[in-house]
Amino acid sequence: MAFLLRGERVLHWRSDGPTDRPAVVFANSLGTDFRIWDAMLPAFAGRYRLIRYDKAGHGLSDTAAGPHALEDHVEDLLAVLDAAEVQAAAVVGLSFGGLIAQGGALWAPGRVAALVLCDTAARIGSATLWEARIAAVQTSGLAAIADSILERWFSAAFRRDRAVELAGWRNMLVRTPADGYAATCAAIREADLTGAVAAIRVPTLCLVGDEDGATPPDVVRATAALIPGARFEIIPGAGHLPCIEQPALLADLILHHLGEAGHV
Ligand SMILES: O=C(O)CC1=CCC(=O)O1
Repeated sequence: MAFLLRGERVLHWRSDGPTDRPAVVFANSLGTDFRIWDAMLPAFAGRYRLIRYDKAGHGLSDTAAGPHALEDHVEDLLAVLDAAEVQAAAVVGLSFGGLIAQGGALWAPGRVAALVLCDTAARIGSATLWEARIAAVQTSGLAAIADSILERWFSAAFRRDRAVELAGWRNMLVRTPADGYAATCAAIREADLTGAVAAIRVPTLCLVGDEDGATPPDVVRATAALIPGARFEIIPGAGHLPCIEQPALLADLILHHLGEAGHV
């Protein structure tokens, strides 16, 4: 566990695995902290240095005092790499974390060796959707909308059969500070890389759970089609968070991609 300072803001990050191995950094989605990657770590053991962090307004990281746009989140990602003394890493980004990953590849290409874009797109949702989400969180709090979010996060089978885990991940979600959550919704509302991603030049793998209710397969496929050479895969038996529902499958696909990308 480590902390770094961005102005007056604390960012929480962590490095696991040998520091002399190629680095992989994980960027998180809205309403989650870096524990969502826990179940995948054993598959990488000994082969990679794994760097995770809680983005602004989530987990143990502070919320920014003012607006915190996608560009600011990319700067935070680069600050984590600086703190870890890593020049270039493969970036695995989930949902909004996938937008951070795309931004990193576009705006700091020398720092991104390969991309894995999970359950994400060049544009996620619409301004209307994010305005409604911000209003709901500010008026009623996260608990009031948590169940509808969990329906998009997890497959029907997970919600039916894994009630205790579902309750645990719900705790993570509702304990996210409302102001951090709303600020991230505002960043997503403003982020649109649709016209930019054709300039991505690193090996890219796009993945999506077959039951993703937030960025369904067709949405992710459309973004993959915009990125030169990107591969697209559907993960069976997963919603929006395949790192929780299908960690072994997801890890296999990522390891294969990193091998093909020469990030070994
Ligand atoms: O909360 C959701 O609906 C899922 C989601 C959208 C963007 C993100 O990061 O998570």
